[in-house]
Amino acid sequence: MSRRLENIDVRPVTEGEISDWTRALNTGFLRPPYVTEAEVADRGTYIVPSRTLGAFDDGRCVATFRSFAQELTAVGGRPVPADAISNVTVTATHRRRGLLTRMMALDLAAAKERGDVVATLIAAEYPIYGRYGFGPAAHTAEWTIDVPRTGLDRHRPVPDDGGRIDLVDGAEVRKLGPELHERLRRAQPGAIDRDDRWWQVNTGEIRPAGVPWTEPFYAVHRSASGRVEGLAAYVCDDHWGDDKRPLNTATVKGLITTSPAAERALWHYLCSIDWITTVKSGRRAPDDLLPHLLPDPRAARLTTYADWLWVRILDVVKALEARTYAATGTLVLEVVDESGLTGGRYLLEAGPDGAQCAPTDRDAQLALSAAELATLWLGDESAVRLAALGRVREQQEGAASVADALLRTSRRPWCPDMF
Ligand SMILES: CC(=O)SCCNC(=O)CCNC(=O)[C@H](O)C(C)(C)COP(=O)(O)OP(=O)(O)OC[C@H]1O[C@@H](n2cnc3c(N)ncnc32)[C@H](O)[C@@H]1OP(=O)(O)O
Repeated sequence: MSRRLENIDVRPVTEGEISDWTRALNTGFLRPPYVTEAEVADRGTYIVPSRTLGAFDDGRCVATFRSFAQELTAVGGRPVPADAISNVTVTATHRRRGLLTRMMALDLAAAKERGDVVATLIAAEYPIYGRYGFGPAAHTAEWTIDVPRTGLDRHRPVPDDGGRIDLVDGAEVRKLGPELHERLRRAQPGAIDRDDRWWQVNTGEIRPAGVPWTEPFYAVHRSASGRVEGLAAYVCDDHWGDDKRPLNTATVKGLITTSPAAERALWHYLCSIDWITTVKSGRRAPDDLLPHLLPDPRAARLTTYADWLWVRILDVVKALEARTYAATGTLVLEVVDESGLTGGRYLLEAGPDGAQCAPTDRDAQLALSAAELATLWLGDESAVRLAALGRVREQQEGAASVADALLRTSRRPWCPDMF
């Protein structure tokens, strides 16, 4: 603790340091502070050393930070290149001395230089990332369903529109899942791409050290025409009441669909399995259809509602030009960005087919930080609400309402994935 901050080296790791970096990562996340050879070998297959930062005190790694290339779907369906940030830790002995701040500055500068439009992350704790220009841009919700209360007819587990549901194995999921997910994420603002490794890890083909694995059931939904439109992965426990009553819980690990019919069919299927009296939904969109797919929506109790995907705008022009808008109109924004990455005054000329955005010297209508712009960018938050909170400032009366008419969306953004 006595070493001065400037004596601590913050830099990309070398291949030979991945083991020490992984030990520091496990330490920071309060996992057993050792590393196996298998873990190092596995990590070496996907991390990019030049984007894997460490802080080294006397040669020992005491902080970790990693980023990788990602695509994030903007409103309207265009994917934008994102700098996805993960594995952020500072060892307890070295906290609150600016190490995260140094790693973040290095990474965001490199991302800006590369031309990434935004940076993204899932925040462990709310207060950490706002100071770096990130804003919560998409939320998550989880429900617990009391199956007997749903009012569903449990004798009818299959769709009655000609569609069907089949159980398949992990190998089949690796074949049909990626194409289904591509269709979903290109239509879902806030969704991100999944690489081959995602499918391998999430079907048990690759089992990262220290992450327990239970083989899930996989239910695939096909429409009447035979097209794959939905996929649910779920695990079940084995819990019985003293009176010989089954009280089992099905926990959904992931459920993706490309049609409301598939969504309805998969939830009804999950609520129709014998012995299952509770279904835990896993992470859903904050405005998921789920509660209303049940005859008695109160059978689905909201158990989690929280911020999920945080976004940092790195290029205001490209970010605003990447999306479409609910209406046609113009708006002059004064974006304050203390880091110097993308601040300035911009004229947005927006419409349902896209937009043009450019620096301007016109009078600003709405002044806000880069973090607040990120919070508005995926369409989830209301500028009127942020103005009431004092987080955006109207320079012209009514500007927040104009911003809402342009930026807000009818369905909320959703990022189904953790990274
Ligand atoms: C995307 C992800 O990986 S999320 C995972 C994040 N990691 C964790 O939560 C693991 C446990 N926590 C940690 O490892 C560390 O506490 C970190 C990484 C969150 C912060 O690292 P530090 O090096 O301590 O941060 P740093 O010293 O740069 O802090 C900068 C400022 O943020 C504040 N800050 C940092 N972490 C927190 C926090 N968890 N809560 C509130 N404020 C925080 C500091 O107080 C400081 O404020 P100041 O400038 O007003 O003094």
